[in-house]
Amino acid sequence: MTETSNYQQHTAPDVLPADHPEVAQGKVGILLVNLGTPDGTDYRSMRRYLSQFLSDRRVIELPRLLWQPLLQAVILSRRPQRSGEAYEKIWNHEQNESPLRTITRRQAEEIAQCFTGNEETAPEVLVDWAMRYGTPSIEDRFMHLNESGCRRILVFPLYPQYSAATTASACDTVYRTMMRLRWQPSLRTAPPYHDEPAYIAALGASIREHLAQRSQWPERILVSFHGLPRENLDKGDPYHCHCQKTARLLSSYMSEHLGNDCPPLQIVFQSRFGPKEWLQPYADVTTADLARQGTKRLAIISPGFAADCVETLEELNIGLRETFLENGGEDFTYIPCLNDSQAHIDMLTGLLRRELAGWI
Ligand SMILES: C=CC1=C(C)c2cc3[nH]c(cc4nc(cc5[nH]c(cc1n2)c(C)c5CCC(=O)O)C(CCC(=O)O)=C4C)c(C)c3C=C
Ligand SMILES: [Fe+2]
Ligand SMILES: [Fe+2]
Repeated sequence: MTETSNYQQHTAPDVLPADHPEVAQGKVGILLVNLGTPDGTDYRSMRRYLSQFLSDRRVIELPRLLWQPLLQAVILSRRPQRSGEAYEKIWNHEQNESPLRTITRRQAEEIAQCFTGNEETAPEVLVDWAMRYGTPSIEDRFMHLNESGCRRILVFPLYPQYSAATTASACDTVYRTMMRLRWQPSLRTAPPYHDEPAYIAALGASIREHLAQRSQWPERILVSFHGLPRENLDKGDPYHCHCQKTARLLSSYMSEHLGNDCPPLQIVFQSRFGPKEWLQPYADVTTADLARQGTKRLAIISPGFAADCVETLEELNIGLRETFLENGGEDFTYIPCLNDSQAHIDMLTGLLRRELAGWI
């Protein structure tokens, strides 16, 4: 008897009495989780989204009594309008949703295909996706997997670099959801993958392919990560180290493949929020300085985002481009996120298979 049929034998439901509620079981679930997104660009949708996001104690680590009045009365009176305008510039009007939601759904669909129609994959693997803020929620999709008979669930936060503000917050929500269940599924959460060779290779290949289509090479490549308050690093968050390691490995990969032709790579941090110091060097300051000091051709990649979103499409490809050109730069090129490229789907499927070892 093969291992697969043994497994099925042990997980097949017993013969149930006629009045017993139906029990769905025996499947494995994968839940991909990304950050979140508003349902629309209007003031109310933006306010609802930002209120949920910025009320998360993993994101803003201030005492509730101090933060909530400031958030509700000051920040949420102006920011929804401003952020809504940014989302409007990059909104997917065809499907009336943000690019992050469109791309995350496609990623899940394509990964699901890799796990179906494959005789070797037993038991059945269900792939779903969720957002930490907004919809579809983690609670909703996790419960759906559970009710569909997934007795084993792998949660995969789509954040290559771990931070408490992102990865831990997504996992917290899963654990809170588990607390509501009498019969909990077995749970695994995937580790960060900032230094996985397959991830670095996929990023490196995407840079090479992008630059190969251009007539002239950039003088420099900025490797931009979403920022974090500087004090989070001092409190022990590994995010900064993970970003540095990704950038270092990517730089080595590029030098190995391009030798002396490789433009230098430089790490920067984008998307500052609030008055505190955030991780440095800042993307906007560095870009303006480079342009003023004579850099004419600049490329930028943002490896911390598994999918293009407002932070890349608006802040970098529109906002940072303007900063560069206004300060004397001439050629700015944005290298898209790995999104649902075949290389990305293959890389993610490889990591998922590894994390599912013993389950499939
Ligand atoms: C990839 C890692 C991310 C980290 C780390 C992160 C930390 C972080 N973010 C904010 C505040 C905002 N972020 C916003 C958007 C946003 N952030 C990430 C990822 C990380 N955030 C993504 C993928 C997105 C885009 C979502 C989309 O729908 O496209 C926003 C909303 C947009 C805006 O108003 O500017 C805010 C606000 C903080 C405070 C923080 C760490 C403490
Ligand atoms: Fe963010
Ligand atoms: Fe931003």
